[in-house]
Amino acid sequence: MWQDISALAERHRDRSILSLFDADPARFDHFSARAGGLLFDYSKTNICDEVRDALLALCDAAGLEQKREAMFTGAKINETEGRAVLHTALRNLSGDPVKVDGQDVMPGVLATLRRMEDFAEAVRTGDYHGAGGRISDVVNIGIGGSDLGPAMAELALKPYCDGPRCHFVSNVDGAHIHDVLKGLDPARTLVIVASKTFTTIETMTNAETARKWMAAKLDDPGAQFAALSSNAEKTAEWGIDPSRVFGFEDWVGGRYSMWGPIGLALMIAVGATDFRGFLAGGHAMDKHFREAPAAENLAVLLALTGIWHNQGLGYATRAVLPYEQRLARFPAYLQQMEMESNGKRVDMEGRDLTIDSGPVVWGEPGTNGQHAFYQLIHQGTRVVPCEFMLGAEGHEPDLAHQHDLLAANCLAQSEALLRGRSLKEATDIMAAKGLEGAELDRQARHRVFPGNRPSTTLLYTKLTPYVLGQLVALYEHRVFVEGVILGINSYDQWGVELGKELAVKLSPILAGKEGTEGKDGSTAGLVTALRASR
Ligand SMILES: O=P(O)(O)OC[C@H]1O[C@](O)(CO)[C@@H](O)[C@@H]1O
Repeated sequence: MWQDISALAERHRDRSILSLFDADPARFDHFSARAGGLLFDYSKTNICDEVRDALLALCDAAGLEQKREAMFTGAKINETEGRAVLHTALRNLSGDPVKVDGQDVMPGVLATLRRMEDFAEAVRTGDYHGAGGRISDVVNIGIGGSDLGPAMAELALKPYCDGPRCHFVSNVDGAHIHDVLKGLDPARTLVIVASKTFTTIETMTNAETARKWMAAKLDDPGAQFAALSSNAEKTAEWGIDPSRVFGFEDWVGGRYSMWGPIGLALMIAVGATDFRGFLAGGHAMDKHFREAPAAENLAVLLALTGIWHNQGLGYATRAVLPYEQRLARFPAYLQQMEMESNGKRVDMEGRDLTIDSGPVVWGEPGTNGQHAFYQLIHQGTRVVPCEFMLGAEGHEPDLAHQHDLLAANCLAQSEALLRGRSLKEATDIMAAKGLEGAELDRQARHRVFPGNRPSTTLLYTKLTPYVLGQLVALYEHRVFVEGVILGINSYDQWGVELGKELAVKLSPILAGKEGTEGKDGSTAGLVTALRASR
């Protein structure tokens, strides 16, 4: 199968995408798909019928349909941890049974959702309050999946945020928590400690700092703490009242957890109704992913486009470029979701992969990126497939003209990548400015755009809670499909462990309590230099 993809990639690598439009005037219709108000356009890639068929054959060969059902029905597809992968149950608003080990998990999921809603509404109305009155600020302390999702979504849904202000602290760098707590009133602050394991050193260190900050002013600082975790034993040890502990099961992976208790800060910010809207969008995308035929399935097509560009054509990165300032944290959120999931080197059986695993994912919102790294995207020697995202309308009707300009920029960028500018066109432009001879040629060559660079565009109506839910779930399923085709486990993350273990061992060495024996020359040298400059 992979040989077919390689052979096609060899054959089609340099063919003109524009010529594909010439050959098929309805190419846009043939190479785009719609679902629930979303439109995914992949016509500006060099995928043709033959390539698409070969990519779809990869899905069949990998047993995508069976594996998808296995995920949705609670099979333990995270084989290295012996866990089911059921974040979809957290947004299963139908309440239809979902079984793990023969037990329906839905009653528990829905009961926790209702508890979260009661608490969030109590915080918002003031029924639950701090020592100094109504809660004005919520500080979510967490990292990775216990931070990126709610932080990304709280920014994305700013127009819907009408509860207390929310802040997110993740970095163990004391500057982060210091800068967030500075200016907050401990008597009116709720601290949410978000950690699936409740052992993550960054989070527990920051939580301790927050507790001291509160204890300096309040008699009962614990009363203004809540915990989101799978580890009830540890939350109890830490002294958080069970009424403010919101638990979830081990079948919710950290980077897929914002749909449940990890979303509490978001729920407090936007309210229970909008949070349910977010869940409904995710649930609708689940239904689409589960039911739509592969050739019309947005998640499958998004994944296949990624596979074609990364494993087929060998483009090592992909840029995610939302033309929506409020999606500023979406690329960072996707970095964890995609790279922690599909950045693996062995298959399910532990054998070395014979193809590359997931790409480097990066990006920034347009139009800002245009004034930063787009130079490389247009004229650099490496091809970067670009994934544009654009809403049909913004939330500021009186600034609609700015939204039109934003949209024009987005479409212009994908057009420029496709079309490019030939040497002849560049020469004509420079000649019109009066240049001649060798200088004309030299100046023109700097103004050539190779073009024929692939991009996709995902259009949505407006960034509502529902649409955000659709988008996040779409990307989750894309990661699933890519992982299945690559034959890897997308739901473990062993690659983060070694650095954590070494950091624990380095702490006493840095503190001067232990020596640097056994350390490599560079690490020992850096420790010595750090100690000397303190
Ligand atoms: O929620 P926890 O257990 O604190 O973990 C935080 C993050 O750390 C990781 O385990 C990686 O270090 C992520 O997968 C996870 O989202």
